[in-house]
Amino acid sequence: MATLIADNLTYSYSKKSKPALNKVSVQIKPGTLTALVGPNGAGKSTLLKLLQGQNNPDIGDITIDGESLVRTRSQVALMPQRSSMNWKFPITVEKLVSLGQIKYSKSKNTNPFQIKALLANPKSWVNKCCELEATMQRVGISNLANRRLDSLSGGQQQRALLAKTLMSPARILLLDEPCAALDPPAKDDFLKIVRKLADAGLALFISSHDWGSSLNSYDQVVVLDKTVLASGTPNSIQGKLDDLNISSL
Ligand SMILES: Nc1ncnc2c1ncn2[C@@H]1O[C@H](COP(=O)(O)OP(=O)(O)OP(=O)(O)O)[C@@H](O)[C@H]1O
Repeated sequence: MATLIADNLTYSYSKKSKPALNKVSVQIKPGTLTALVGPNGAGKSTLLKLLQGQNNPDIGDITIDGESLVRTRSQVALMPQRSSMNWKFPITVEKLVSLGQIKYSKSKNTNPFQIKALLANPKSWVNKCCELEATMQRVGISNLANRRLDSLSGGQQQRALLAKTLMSPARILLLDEPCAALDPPAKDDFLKIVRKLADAGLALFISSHDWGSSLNSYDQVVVLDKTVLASGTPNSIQGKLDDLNISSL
């Protein structure tokens, strides 16, 4: 069922710098939505990169169902921040989503001919019948299939990026600030979609700056500031938030 356990992770970007993460432990279970909150520079993106295997912890272990992440990495997908994408790239939504089938372990290993062939015929690589359409339907963007990326609203871009992530076989999804700069209705729509994905058995770990009532949309909350300051259900966390006095969230 794919439960990810990160145990006692410590990580520094260089030998001279202070650890960006210090003794961080988290559990990500199937069928759950977990929020990862913390101030700017708390290490949220760094933790997501470790959990996806892009960077290795200096100390600590990451396992999925007891197996090292090295052997189970295909079960985890990281959706980057929307702001890291070039939304002016001249392709359609369908083509962007279809690119999610390519395994980007390291960009230097990605075969440019594969990408070209896929962009020429997005459906050609889909193994299961209608998977591309089904995935776009799952996040409510079927009607946008032929739209160019630069014509999308922020909420539509975010759903397109989620659909691309869902094209991988991963069962554990790490989403880096998917609700940043979304207006409240778009944020609500997005949270409803991820809830459905969790109800279908996926494990979602979602970083956020949102400290307000939307935390109640999650099953678990992890409060990070280089180390885990608190974790638990939204209700149990609310009581601790005042004590923590993290004003910059
Ligand atoms: N590539 C890098 N090289 C060196 N230091 C880095 C690098 N990326 C992040 N850091 C540092 O690591 C710390 C944690 O950064 P990180 O981006 O993980 O925090 P964050 O919680 O995601 O922040 P934000 O909410 O502002 O996106 C910060 O002090 C940051 O300056």
